[in-house]
Amino acid sequence: MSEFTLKDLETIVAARASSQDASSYTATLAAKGVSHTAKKLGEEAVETIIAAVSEDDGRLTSEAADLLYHLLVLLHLKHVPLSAVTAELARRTAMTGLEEKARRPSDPGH
Ligand SMILES: N=c1c2ncn([C@@H]3O[C@H](COP(=O)(O)OP(=O)(O)OP(=O)(O)O)[C@@H](O)[C@H]3O)c2ncn1[C@@H]1O[C@H](COP(=O)(O)O)[C@@H](O)[C@H]1O
Repeated sequence: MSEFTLKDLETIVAARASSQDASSYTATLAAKGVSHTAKKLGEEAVETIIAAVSEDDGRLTSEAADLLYHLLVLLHLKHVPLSAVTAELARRTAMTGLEEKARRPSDPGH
């Protein structure tokens, strides 16, 4: 099975946000709008911080997943594609000259 990516989740979020499916959390969240979703993102950020500081790695993993999911919903509502965010990260990395190093297999000699 190929690796699940944030891009895959972005595609699913876009489809579910505009669905009329009452069972879809994404549709319910999206219908509440940008302000509500931004507030939820803030709550998930705080829960992630608490998990990092005082809970175990499993809790941190779960809260980090909640955080990324809510960020994708917010980006969707603001019409900012994930590719714009990764392009910005790539631009910053290019300025450091570290992009090639990250892509090369690690050199056991170093
Ligand atoms: N990755 C997620 C995901 N992460 C977190 N959540 C939901 O985010 C909510 C956060 O929990 P909280 O306790 O903070 O909030 P809550 O009390 O449940 O909800 P509120 O009433 O406070 O908004 C939970 O209900 C989680 O189920 C998610 N809901 C959906 N997805 C994915 O989104 C896709 C579409 O899902 P549906 O829209 O549900 O079909 C699927 O791939 C899902 O796996």
